[in-house]
Amino acid sequence: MVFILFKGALVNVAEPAVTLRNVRAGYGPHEVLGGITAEVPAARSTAVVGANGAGKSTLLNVIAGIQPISSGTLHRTGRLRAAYATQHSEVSGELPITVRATVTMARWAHRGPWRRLTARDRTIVEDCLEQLDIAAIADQPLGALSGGQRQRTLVAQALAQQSDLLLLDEPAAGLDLHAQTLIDEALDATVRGGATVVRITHDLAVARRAAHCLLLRDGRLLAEGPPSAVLSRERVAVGWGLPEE
Ligand SMILES: Nc1ncnc2c1ncn2[C@@H]1O[C@H](COP(=O)(O)OP(=O)(O)OP(=O)(O)O)[C@@H](O)[C@H]1O
Repeated sequence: MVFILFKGALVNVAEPAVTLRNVRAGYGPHEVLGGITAEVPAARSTAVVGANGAGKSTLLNVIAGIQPISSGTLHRTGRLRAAYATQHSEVSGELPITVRATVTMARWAHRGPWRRLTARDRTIVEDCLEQLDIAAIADQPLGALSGGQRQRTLVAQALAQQSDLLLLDEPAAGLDLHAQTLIDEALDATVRGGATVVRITHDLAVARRAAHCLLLRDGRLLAEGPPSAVLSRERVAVGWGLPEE
């Protein structure tokens, strides 16, 4: 057993943060995940990759506990509710809420709606605004932001939850280099702090920097392990249905 200290509690990082055994899930009669067996290592970064429609978001939703499974087992070792950053296109830009209020919502999950936020809560919110370089637009409503600014706000919200499991659905898609770098650095710092990060990405260069990689195809796990092995030329060809050379 190998323990690290995460926010005052010992975490056994030799045990996976998430273990899926033969997990099936879908939407009504449409089965999307056809029996996934996989592990997410604790206190590491995991990249989830695969072609459009492979089932990546469905898998992330299953891990988040948002999507019910129809059979199989899902085991999580963490003690905190997972933090989840969805794609900004999933969030209405019409919501009459500012950037700071959006990030602050993450702290209400800790306090409950009837309790006051503490000075520490406010410090965490301001730190996350700074980390994603959105402090200058903190008082603007979400609807006034560009897609990339809204995406950074959602990542800042997930970071502010300070969970031991951070799930992100294409957090850097469509972002400029500056924003991508900010997100990469923030996620690296989160892993160094002892949290587990699971990130869907279509950017194989990003996936190659992760510690662990899950490659999906048609709702099944094609490969799992270090990105150098999972993202071999042959597997990429199979995963994305590319012609073999
Ligand atoms: N809410 C839903 N209701 C019904 N079917 C859905 C729903 N969400 C996803 N699906 C279907 O599940 C399958 C997998 O979708 P999912 O979004 O998990 O794939 P993905 O790998 O994340 O794709 P992408 O790279 O395009 O985001 C697709 O066939 C999709 O049409």
